[in-house]
Amino acid sequence: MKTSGGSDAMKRRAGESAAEAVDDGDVVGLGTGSTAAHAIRAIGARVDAGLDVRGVATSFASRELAVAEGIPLLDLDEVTGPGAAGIDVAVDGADQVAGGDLIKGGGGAHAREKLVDSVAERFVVVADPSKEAAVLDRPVPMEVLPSARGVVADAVRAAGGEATLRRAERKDGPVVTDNGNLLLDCEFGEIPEPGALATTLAGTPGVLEHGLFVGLADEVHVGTAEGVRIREA
Ligand SMILES: O=C[C@H](O)[C@H](O)[C@H](O)COP(=O)(O)O
Repeated sequence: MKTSGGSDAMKRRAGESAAEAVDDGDVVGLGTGSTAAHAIRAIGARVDAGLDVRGVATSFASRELAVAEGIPLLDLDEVTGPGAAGIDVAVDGADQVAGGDLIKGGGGAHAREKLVDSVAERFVVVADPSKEAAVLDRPVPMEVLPSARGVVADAVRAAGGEATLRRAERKDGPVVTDNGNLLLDCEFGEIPEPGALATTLAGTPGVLEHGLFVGLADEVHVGTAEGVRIREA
């Protein structure tokens, strides 16, 4: 699994804290990444102790971990649609957090994450202090159809950014997402109005999903050296 900066102990505290937000009977969105993995392990420990939940995975990696942890799983299409149970709470990490806005997709999972996180009744973000910022300024990952790579790179440039194809570390060629698409990491510098940029990126043909999560978070749990800071987003 991909790891990122920040102390693992801080990530674990955030994950364990968010796992406490899960109630008996809940359908739980299971995020992706090293911080969300701690939450999945903590939920797995609660399942071992008798908690009755169903998980909805956001990636191959989160599904694999949930299976190893003994968390029963449902597909997203089993819990969404008319009359379906829905998702009670989603727990997911972030590459950067500014207020209630996030950049996600460092692990390339943001398309499925956005589906799950956006429909959850309550979306709990887990992070360590290295993820916090006053203004979002990290590159924005974009999942694009393979043939749309050049079209989207041109549109990103027109929007004031610079797109870089994400390349694989242990194979020649690009990273291919769980959905069979490519990833562009798009540098925009500071993003003072993420809502406006999100609208522009979402309107670009060939973009499956961008990594700006604007106003979706309900709560942020930040693991620190001393404990956990919890705030409403
Ligand atoms: O695609 C990956 C996700 O958006 C992750 O939640 C994000 O990259 C944060 O991962 P980590 O907790 O490993 O920093």
